[in-house]
Amino acid sequence: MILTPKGLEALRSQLIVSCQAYPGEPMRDPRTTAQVAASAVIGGAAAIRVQGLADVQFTRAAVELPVIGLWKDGHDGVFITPTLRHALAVANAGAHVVAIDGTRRSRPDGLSLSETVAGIHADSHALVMADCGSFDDAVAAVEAGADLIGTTLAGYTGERPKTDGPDLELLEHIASAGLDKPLIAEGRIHTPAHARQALDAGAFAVVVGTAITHPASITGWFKGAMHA
Ligand SMILES: CC(=O)N[C@H](C=O)[C@@H](O)[C@H](O)[C@H](O)COP(=O)(O)O
Repeated sequence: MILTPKGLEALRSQLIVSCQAYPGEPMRDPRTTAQVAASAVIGGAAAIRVQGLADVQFTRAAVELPVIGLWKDGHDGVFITPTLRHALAVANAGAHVVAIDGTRRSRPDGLSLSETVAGIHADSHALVMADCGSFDDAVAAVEAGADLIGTTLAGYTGERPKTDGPDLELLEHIASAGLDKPLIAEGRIHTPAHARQALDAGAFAVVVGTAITHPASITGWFKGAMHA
């Protein structure tokens, strides 16, 4: 199945679940990622987001929904699918959508965002999700040809405060600009009410990660509330 820009319509107002475990964690195994993804599908996820080439491959085999893939390399600066090489590897692993750093920062391979997007479109069938950190990033990413705009990096690049919960102000700002690409709310959507608020702020679809698929964090939230 090739996902086209038109096909994205199936994701309108839907929940996308990000399934990620971090290096060294007990669940950091692509088979586990795929099992968690399949479980999210039972709950009603309309698409799945996963990190790592093997995770993309295993998840593609386990679910029939669109898979958004990324490759995190490093922790600082541009680390979400930072280069065209990373992006094409994610596409070749089977991702329908490749999520890449969609900020205005310089990229390790020296390519611009528009050159990166063009390179992905030229050499794969994948759509491109630009993980943005600000309104200006979102505008630039649309101009660069990205197929979806995500607020993934809001609060992580210094341009926006790290809000408790989703950055609703940013979502409203981008949504009201009428940028004509699906706006994906992502980042710190920790409750069903947050997800609803993100849709009400104008998001086309909502990605939830930690609050559904990261037991260590969720356990910590409960424990913290009990001992506050
Ligand atoms: C900033 C960054 O590295 N975000 C990553 C991007 O894939 C993931 O670590 C997040 O879990 C994902 O964006 C979903 O967000 P949340 O887990 O807050 O629902």
